[in-house]
Amino acid sequence: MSPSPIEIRPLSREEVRSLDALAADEFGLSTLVLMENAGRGAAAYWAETAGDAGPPKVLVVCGPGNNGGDGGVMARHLDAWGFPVSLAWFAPPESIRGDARVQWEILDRSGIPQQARPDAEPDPAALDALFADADWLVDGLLGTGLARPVAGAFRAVVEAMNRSGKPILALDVPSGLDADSGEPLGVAVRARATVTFAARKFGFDAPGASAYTGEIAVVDIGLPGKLLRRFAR
Ligand SMILES: NC(=O)C1=CN([C@@H]2O[C@H](COP(=O)(O)OP(=O)(O)OC[C@H]3O[C@@H](n4cnc5c(N)ncnc54)[C@H](O)[C@@H]3O)[C@@H](O)[C@H]2O)[C@@H](O)CC1
Ligand SMILES: [K+]
Repeated sequence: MSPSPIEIRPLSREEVRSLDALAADEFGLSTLVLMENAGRGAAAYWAETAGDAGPPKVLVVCGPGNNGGDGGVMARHLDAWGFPVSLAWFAPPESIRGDARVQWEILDRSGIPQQARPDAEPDPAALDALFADADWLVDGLLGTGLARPVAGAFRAVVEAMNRSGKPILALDVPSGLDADSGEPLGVAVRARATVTFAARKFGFDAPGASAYTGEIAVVDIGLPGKLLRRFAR
């Protein structure tokens, strides 16, 4: 019997970001623990649904924040489970900080292939070649930290991911999708599926959002029942 956590209603971007902060400040839960639960949950969901025709090659696309960190955790678990996985961090190495930096270091010491692609104006053909070599893409570029329309390098990356024709698993929120309105901010990843952490986001139920989210799975990141009950349906 697999236990199911207390059902939380869909949350706003601010509510879900406050959940993470409360878990740390009020309950003393390390954000690294939450990140580990998120990334491992995403890996387990994907491994159960991914193609069974031999282990597909996975490229995890990471941004500089905790969404990227989730991608790093997922990559480590997929590697340990025998999947060929590599990562591309679309940020200057020095901008990868905090929990995401921790994941970068662990991956580096684990010999998992990863590269930093800090180009402010990435060459579209180079992005096409990078994505053509993978069977699946994981979108760990932007999550609830999205705070402005996607432009510049991130826009080029999102557009290249979408035109690659590869199935995409989005982590938490498809990059570029506003978690409250369910509308793309400039441009957004069109995912085959979205693994979202702790709770669905308001915007996922907006008309048209499913073109970006694809199938939605909620992953329990280990928040205490007392905190979950404040947001129960
Ligand atoms: N905080 C926590 O305890 C947890 C957070 N989690 C993950 O953390 C994510 C939120 O992480 P962050 O707050 O670090 O932010 P993100 O990782 O979503 O975004 C990274 C950074 O991108 C920048 N940014 C915002 N809009 C941009 C744009 N349009 N173009 C370029 N850069 C832009 C911001 O500086 C932001 O900090 C969640 O979506 C989830 O995936 C999970 O690990 C669960 C636990
Ligand atoms: K994402």
